[in-house]
Amino acid sequence: MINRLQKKYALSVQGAKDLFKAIVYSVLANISLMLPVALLAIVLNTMLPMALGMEEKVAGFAGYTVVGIIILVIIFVLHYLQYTKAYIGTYEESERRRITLAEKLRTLPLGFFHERDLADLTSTIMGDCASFEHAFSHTVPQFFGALISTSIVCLVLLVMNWKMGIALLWVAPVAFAIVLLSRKWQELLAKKYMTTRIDLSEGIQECLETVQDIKACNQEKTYLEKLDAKLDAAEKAQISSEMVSASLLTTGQMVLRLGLATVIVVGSSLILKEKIDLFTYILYLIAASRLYDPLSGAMANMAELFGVNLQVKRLKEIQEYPLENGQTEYHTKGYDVIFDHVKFSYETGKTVLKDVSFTAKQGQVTALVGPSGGGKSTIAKLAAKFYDVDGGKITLGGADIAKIDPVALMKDFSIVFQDVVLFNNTIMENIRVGRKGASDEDVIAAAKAAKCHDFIEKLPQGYQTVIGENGSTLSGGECQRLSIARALLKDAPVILLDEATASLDVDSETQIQEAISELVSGKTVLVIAHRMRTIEAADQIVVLDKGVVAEKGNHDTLMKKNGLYRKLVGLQTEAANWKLSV
Ligand SMILES: Nc1ncnc2c1ncn2[C@@H]1O[C@H](COP(=O)(O)OP(=O)(O)OP(=O)(O)O)[C@@H](O)[C@H]1O
Repeated sequence: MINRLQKKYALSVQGAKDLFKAIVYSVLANISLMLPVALLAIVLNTMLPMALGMEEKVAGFAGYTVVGIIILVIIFVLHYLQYTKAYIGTYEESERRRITLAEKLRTLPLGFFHERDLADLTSTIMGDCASFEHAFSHTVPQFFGALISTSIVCLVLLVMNWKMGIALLWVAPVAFAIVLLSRKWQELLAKKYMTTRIDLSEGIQECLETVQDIKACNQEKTYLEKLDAKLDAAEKAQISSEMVSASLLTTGQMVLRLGLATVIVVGSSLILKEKIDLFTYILYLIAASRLYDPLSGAMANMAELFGVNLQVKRLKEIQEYPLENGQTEYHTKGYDVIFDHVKFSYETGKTVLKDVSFTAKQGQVTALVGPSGGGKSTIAKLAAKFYDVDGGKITLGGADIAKIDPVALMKDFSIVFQDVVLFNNTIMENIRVGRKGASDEDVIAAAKAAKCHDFIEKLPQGYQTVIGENGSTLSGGECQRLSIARALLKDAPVILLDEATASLDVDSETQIQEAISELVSGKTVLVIAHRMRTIEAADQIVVLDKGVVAEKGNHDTLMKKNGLYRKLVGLQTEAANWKLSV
């Protein structure tokens, strides 16, 4: 049972155990609510002869009072236990779920993030987890509790008197059938609502991220109109989903109430025929007044339960996504990076690298050049195993990186990407990301080597300045220098520089290149640069065009070849002499 709950709702073992206990306590708490009914029936049965003048005095009221108090205590204790298991258990499970989800996301391959968009993921992590909290504390235990306890009570009532039992209970399957048969419809509407909600989150996120460009292009009105349309679509989808659920629920609940009428009609006829006594009749009347409430509640919970199934499916997609794993311990002979007939595509059918082979030797600088979209950045990402190759292999010091754990592999790579990522933290901590546990002195030394020390010193809090989300308070060049400082601090044997000096002015670029020259000595360096002059001195230049290696060699040999490289150099020289004519 615990195993089934765990699988059905993607719970931890402890979470499934807590849910099971919450359901059991919910069943007991619901059954305990029938105890006052039974007591009331017994008391009425005792009082009726007195009321009808058949007996003068009835004894035992003190005893009934004591039993009543005991019943109240039982009800209180069972409800307390149900409450603590359902609520505390749920919130503890929620904490575990969020931690495991974060852990999983940390270890997922980049391919996963490529398949899912950010708004969708945020919605799963924040929205779905919050919905689970509500569902597992307010709905799931109560639903199963009501269903099981009512079934037990129904069985007892049917055994006691099947005619009265059917008069009381025929409404339950009809009412539930109304809600259950429309399940697919409700799920469809819930899914539509979720899709429009994700679309809306994407729109808001995009709007916030691109607000600068939207304003610059004078597109606020058009953009807000589009956002309004998304808002309307989400609102409409929510209203129709709620309307359908509410109407079906109300119909079901109305059908349930018909049961009281049939109990009265059937009961009266059976009494007249003297087939049942007054006590049985009263008992079923009281049962009718008590029994339909938990059933009504269970029906109201069903819509949320359908939604939970949908969210569990989304959560499982993350939890069950296959992890990249491999050896955490591996041995290399030096640090040559070899691409051996590598094929790769981000999306099936759209090949980005067709057949790429080259060797980036340790102690040498290998530059990747070529027209935009040729696959240069992709090569850098594959070298660091951000994605798995589709064909061929990549080796580091002779070891096939496909067999190495990506996290372990990362210790051998220092990377400076085109898109710098900085955290909303102090400059000191942003650089320290390069090497956890590095001393402040080491951080400052790296910052000096990356020519950031001077601008950092001028900031009001120096190295303790918090730089805002993704370094929003710094210039592009300053951000890039911080990321170079980070790479310098890491000091790994393989260095990937993807447009590392793209945001720098010529003066800073020259200074940084001096720093990089120090960093790279004795290491395997793979550099991507659009400015040809920055890679002229590279030991090897690999020219990429449309996913294949078009040419290989150093600057002089490639210039003599009169091929694509020479053409690119020529184009850049022309561009450098280009002037704005007015
Ligand atoms: N995450 C991604 N998902 C899908 N396609 C991608 C992704 N990243 C890159 N591509 C595609 O792969 C191809 C190669 O891109 P890549 O960034 O490697 O080229 P590049 O040579 O570095 O280009 P540039 O010089 O403009 O930076 C391009 O067609 C690009 O559209």
